Amino acid sequence: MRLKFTKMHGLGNDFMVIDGVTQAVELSAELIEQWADRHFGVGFDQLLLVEPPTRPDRDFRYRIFNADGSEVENCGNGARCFARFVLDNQLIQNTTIRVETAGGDLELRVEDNGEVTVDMGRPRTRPDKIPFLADDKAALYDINVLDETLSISAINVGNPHCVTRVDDVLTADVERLGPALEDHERFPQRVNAGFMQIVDRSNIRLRVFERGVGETLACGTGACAAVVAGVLNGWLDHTVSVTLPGGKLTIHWAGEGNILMTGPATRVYEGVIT
Ligand SMILES: N[C@@H](CCC[C@H](N)C(=O)O)C(=O)O
Repeated sequence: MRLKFTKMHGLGNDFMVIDGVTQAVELSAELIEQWADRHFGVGFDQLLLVEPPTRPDRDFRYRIFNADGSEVENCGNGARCFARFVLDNQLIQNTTIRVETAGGDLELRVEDNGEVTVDMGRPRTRPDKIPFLADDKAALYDINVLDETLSISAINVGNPHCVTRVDDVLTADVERLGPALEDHERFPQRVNAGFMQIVDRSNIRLRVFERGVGETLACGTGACAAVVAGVLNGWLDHTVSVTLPGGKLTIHWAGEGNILMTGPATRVYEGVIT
């Protein structure tokens, strides 16, 4: 096998991007885990696979695999890199790109300054849609984790997220609470765990312990989920600057309808796996 790929990142959340439109690609969870290894492989948080669409109203199908080899429904930073990838590789000429993902349809727009805006669709908050085990829908749920009770919000933005408000994101116990939340019994498909510090009504700081990866330098869907949680709880305005360890994203959500995310997408190098 000889496979061309591009290494990219969105605020340090890094990706191996593979063109499955012009190349035949055969993947397995074992192979992805091996390539994701930062010492013995290429090293990445997610592998992104560009495929032809399965429906006529879409330009591409966008598939996402975590570093542990699991296929997931959505990846916000990946979506921005995906848009730059298909444009730079001339797989499309339009700067507005319509993609299908396992988590729903997305619309991506490459801006004149090179940043990418992604219409991430509507958030879902009904427990069965997250999925999260609870009798009724609520903006905050009490949940027992490692002998303490945390107050969390549960949101699906194509993929499942739980968001915990903390006083100081730098001292938040992400290493201990992250894995316990990721595999919590009330999240039957596991979950991405975000820790959000509210600076003021339009600025937050966020760290995310990602399902299937661990803590990453940035998580686009995590930023969207945190802003939705903040708006639903009355803590945030509708346009919010989210500071992650790897940099900043702008998220807009009007309290209903679709979420918009804007941020950079960076190409690092081209490689070939043989
Ligand atoms: N890094 C991503 C999210 C990737 C998928 C996630 N780990 C999951 O399992 O759902 C982002 O930028 O959104």
